Amino acid sequence: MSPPNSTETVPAAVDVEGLELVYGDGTAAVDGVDMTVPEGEFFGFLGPNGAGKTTTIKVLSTLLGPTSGTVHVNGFDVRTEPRKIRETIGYMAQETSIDPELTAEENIRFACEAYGVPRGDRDQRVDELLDLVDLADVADKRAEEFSGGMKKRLDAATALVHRPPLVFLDEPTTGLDPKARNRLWDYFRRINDRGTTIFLTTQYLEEADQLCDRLAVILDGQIVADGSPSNLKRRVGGDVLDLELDGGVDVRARAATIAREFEAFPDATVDETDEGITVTAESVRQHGTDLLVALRDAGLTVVGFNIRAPTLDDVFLAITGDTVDAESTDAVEDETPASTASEVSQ
Ligand SMILES: Nc1ncnc2c1ncn2[C@@H]1O[C@H](COP(=O)(O)OP(=O)(O)OP(=O)(O)O)[C@@H](O)[C@H]1O
Repeated sequence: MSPPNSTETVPAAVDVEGLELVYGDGTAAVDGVDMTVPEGEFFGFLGPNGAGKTTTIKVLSTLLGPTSGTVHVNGFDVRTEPRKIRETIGYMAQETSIDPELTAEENIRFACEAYGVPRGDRDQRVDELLDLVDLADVADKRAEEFSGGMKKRLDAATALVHRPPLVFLDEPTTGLDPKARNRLWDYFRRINDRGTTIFLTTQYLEEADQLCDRLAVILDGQIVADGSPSNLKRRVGGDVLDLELDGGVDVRARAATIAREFEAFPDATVDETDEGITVTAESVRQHGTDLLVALRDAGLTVVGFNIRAPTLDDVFLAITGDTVDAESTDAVEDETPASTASEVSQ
């Protein structure tokens, strides 16, 4: 849900100025972060492993005190009003916090108690949340029987029992197969459409692209870029030509030199890849084939090529000089309940 597009100032759900967090061993995990997330926004916080995402979320959700800087969440100060913040946020951590021995319904009821949802409201709240995350049919089944995707959905439901206006989702779909991930995306969109602000961290750039109104990229504890996904893609500077070459490192290096010196692409960024080279330039659509001819004339064999619009992966590569480490993308978990608890891997 995009915030209202008017000159009216939307109140900030998250407002951070000069945040620093230094751990006891001297690690400066967050090193001068400024950011504002307006109410209603679906905000994505991206960065490679160890960049400082979880640490930032922990400060925002009052689990860690900042070393310096000012932090307001839902208008409350993390230093002086942490309780008010805890009452007005939901937090879905990387590890699910559901109790495997309880049923789906019992887990949500337990969360209602923990968050102090008034007794009279609990039945309705439990039904509403089971519906929201499509677990009403398995309300009486123990969570240990659930697939990874179902557990995550149940965990999301327990984070919402007190109807928080702001929810933190810390890598909520890591390790899930694409189908389970897509399903969770629908719930997150639904939650956001109801007006809930979402602060998401993810290692899946496609997830950020699909869901987020705006993104910030953190690197070594500092924010190095922010904007809407399309805005960030425009900053890559043109379209991308992926070239696959026959040959090894030397061939790729020669091709990269030719592409860098190619007159039609004065603004090109050229990267060597495992298969060949990638050329990013404004005029790549008009003059890409000319480069193919130049490479052939130089005696190199192009075995594949593709011209495409930049993705967030290209943005990430351009900003951080590295790709997001998402080795767990291949983890597969299906959406059907496992027949025994031991078959469920998290
Ligand atoms: N308890 C801790 N004590 C000391 N250093 C820590 C602690 N927790 C995290 N760090 C360090 O702080 C930095 C930021 O870590 P953080 O977990 O916030 O990154 P992240 O972007 O969330 O990464 P990931 O995606 O791997 O969780 C890293 O260098 C990490 O090693």
